[in-house]
Amino acid sequence: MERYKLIKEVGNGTFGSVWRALNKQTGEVVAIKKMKRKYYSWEECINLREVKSLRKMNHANIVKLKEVIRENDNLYFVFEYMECNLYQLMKDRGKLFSEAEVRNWCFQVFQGLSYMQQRGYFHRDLKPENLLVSKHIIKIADFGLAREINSSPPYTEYVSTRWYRAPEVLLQATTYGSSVDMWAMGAIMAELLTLRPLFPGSSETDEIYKICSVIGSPTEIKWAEGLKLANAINYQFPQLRGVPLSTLIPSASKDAINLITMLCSWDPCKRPTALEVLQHPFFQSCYYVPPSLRPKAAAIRTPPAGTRGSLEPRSVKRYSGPTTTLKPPGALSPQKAQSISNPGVQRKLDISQQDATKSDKILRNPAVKQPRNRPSVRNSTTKIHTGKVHGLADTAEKLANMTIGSSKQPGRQTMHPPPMRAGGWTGHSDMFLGRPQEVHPGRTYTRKVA
Ligand SMILES: Nc1ncnc2c1ncn2[C@@H]1O[C@H](COP(=O)(O)OP(=O)(O)OP(=O)(O)O)[C@@H](O)[C@H]1O
Repeated sequence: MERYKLIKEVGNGTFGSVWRALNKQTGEVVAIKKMKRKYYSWEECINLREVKSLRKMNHANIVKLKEVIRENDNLYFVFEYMECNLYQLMKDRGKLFSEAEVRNWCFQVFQGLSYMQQRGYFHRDLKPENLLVSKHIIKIADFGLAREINSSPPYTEYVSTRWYRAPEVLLQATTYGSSVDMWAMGAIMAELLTLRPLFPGSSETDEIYKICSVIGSPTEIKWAEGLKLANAINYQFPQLRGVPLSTLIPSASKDAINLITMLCSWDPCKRPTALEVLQHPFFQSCYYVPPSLRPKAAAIRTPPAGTRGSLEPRSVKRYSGPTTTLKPPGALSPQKAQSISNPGVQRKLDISQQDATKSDKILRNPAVKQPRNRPSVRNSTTKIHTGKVHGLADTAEKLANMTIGSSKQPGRQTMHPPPMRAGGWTGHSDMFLGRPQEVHPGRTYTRKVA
């Protein structure tokens, strides 16, 4: 760790604190996540999901794990540095994002997810805080909960952030899949369009209530399996009709509403895969523009962080405390400390890129023409343990520098819809339900409360 100079803490999550740091040898700015618990052997570290899953990922929209260091029984992950997370962007935003901006971000995230899904992984804890943004590029981070799709259920130790948690997980299904990420993306997309969480449940029960109040309670036809799950835990759905999403997200286009509706389907089988989403009409206008061909005025600007929006409910609180589960505590799989070996010895993990580069295609809307000069990441292999980034990372960087444009408004600045009325969250489900314990705009949202 002496090769790095820690500059500033930029995040503090359940499992670790994240620091902006400088690689003293190369001058590169990186993010270093120091895990909260101790690791007494190297074997313990390499079995971590974050290591196992991230080392296999090499995609422009997945945050790059550069190095893993164990020193004095502390474990550090060295990541590429990203400027901010999506939640920070929303929090500091005074007016709505344009749909083009939302489309741009979501298109990239779905590409990352599609890449993951094709490699047999799903994330399980997608939320705005785990989507990191630098300039026009957005990347999926925090693979602490990532799962292999064909790993054996039951997934008893499941945790994730409540507001983005899929109903099957809320109902304690022990078998679920990458469609939980699709649910989360529906909620995130809606939040990006309104700057308000779509399902801000204050407890797990309230979370289901909020979902029912927005998309309507499930029926035998909509989700027979869900009714069985509810039955199994003696849960009775409230009987609510829901509201048209277009009234909750008045600024959204029909395509956006249609996509969110599909993503937030009760039945996980009815949610599209990431690859299917990329082919949805909402993304029809998305295409890659290599930097050399990019018209300046068409670039979609990532809004600057730092200026607090006058319309933001000041009391909105988003907690980053421990994530929760309905499971009894006994169901949690305890992490066992293993034998102590080589304490104090710094070790690094070779991040092999070979798995990731075998078929490293960027997934895109097939209806869209692909630029001929898109760099290929095939057959490139690198080891990053020295801190030097060779061929593959260069290519990844080139990919990362690509932007996604909207063909609808070439050469024009993006237009912003009128700002939301102050305090006038027209579409909040609580407005319709008026339940006493529910949270209204301007009141405190409790995020991730156990
Ligand atoms: N590569 C990065 N570059 C910049 N900031 C980062 C990076 N990785 C993480 N962060 C910041 O640190 C925060 C926490 O990181 P992360 O989600 O990985 O930690 P965690 O302990 O797993 O958190 P959680 O409670 O969400 O599980 C992120 O929301 C983000 O703001």
